[in-house]
Amino acid sequence: MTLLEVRDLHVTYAGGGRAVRGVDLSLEAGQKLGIAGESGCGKSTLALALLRLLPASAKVTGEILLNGEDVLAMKWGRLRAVRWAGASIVFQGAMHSLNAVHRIGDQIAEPILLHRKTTPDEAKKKVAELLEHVGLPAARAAAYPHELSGGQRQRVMIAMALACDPELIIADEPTTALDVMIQAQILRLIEQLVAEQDLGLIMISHDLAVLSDTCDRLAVMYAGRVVEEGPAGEVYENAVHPYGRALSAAFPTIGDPASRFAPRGLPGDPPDPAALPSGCTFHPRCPVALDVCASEDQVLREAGPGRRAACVHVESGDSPAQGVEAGSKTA
Ligand SMILES: Nc1ncnc2c1ncn2[C@@H]1O[C@H](COP(=O)(O)OP(=O)(O)OP(=O)(O)O)[C@@H](O)[C@H]1O
Repeated sequence: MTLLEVRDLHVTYAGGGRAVRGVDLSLEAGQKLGIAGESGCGKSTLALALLRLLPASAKVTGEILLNGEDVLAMKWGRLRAVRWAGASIVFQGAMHSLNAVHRIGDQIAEPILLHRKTTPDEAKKKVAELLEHVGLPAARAAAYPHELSGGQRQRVMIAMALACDPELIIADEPTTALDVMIQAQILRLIEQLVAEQDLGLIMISHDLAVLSDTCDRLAVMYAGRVVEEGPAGEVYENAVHPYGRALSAAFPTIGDPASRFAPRGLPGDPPDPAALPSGCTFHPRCPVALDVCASEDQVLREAGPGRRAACVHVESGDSPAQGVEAGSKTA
């Protein structure tokens, strides 16, 4: 069953920044989709748009169907019910997302009291269960956010996200602010909870290695668009879009010491969404760009079974991969 279907989603900020440009995504119940891309590619804007959490300065068009119901067309009351109970978000940087002056137990209880017909005592019991579920002692409910470590705070965020039994969790860089050991623990926790409860997961990260380890499918975003998508392992190991190749080369394979010597980095930055380059927006940074790339936009097209990519080379049968690895520029 299709849990989430996003069709032709556009988000434009006041001032003309086209942060999301025609994104189509589909997620089956229980499926895990990773969204990768450098900072500024529109990942967070996309995540926030899914639950209509963007500021009023953002104009959103398209369709976001959650269990067949269009989130963009929902009345306020229905939207409130869908947030937390239908889908919930784990944000990056738990310290900023938690309220410093309230005990964490009260913060986890808040959505439960708001969305479930429940008494304060029942909510308290649920909070204790949730804390234990994410690996924290129930007694930590009395703690304030500053009394917890970064990893513990992120566990609290995950407990909150699970509080109303959603079908979909959207995790936006859930481990970015944490050290490597704790990152791995939090990722394992998310994987375990998602598997146990058969939840859909959209995980956002700039780190393709982390996403390929956790997710079934990967979508690579550049300048507000998905430029490549397919089965997670295949996109990570053998991306066909030059941007996907560069991203996967930039991060070592988890647990593979040899991969530390893989080529790193990509010169330049993603473009300003208010001043996008002509043609394929990646062409100014692309090591295998052709003349035509400066004038001709590329759309996603079939790039093998279950795979799509938006690159002129996909159609011509060239392998962008070789150019990226060699750092060569074909004109
Ligand atoms: N409230 C806003 N008003 C105007 N522009 C914004 C706003 N929020 C984000 N943007 C712009 O939209 C573009 C996409 O930002 P977004 O945060 O979605 O990217 P991202 O890929 O999630 O990056 P990061 O990983 O740094 O969060 C950026 O150029 C950003 O400056």
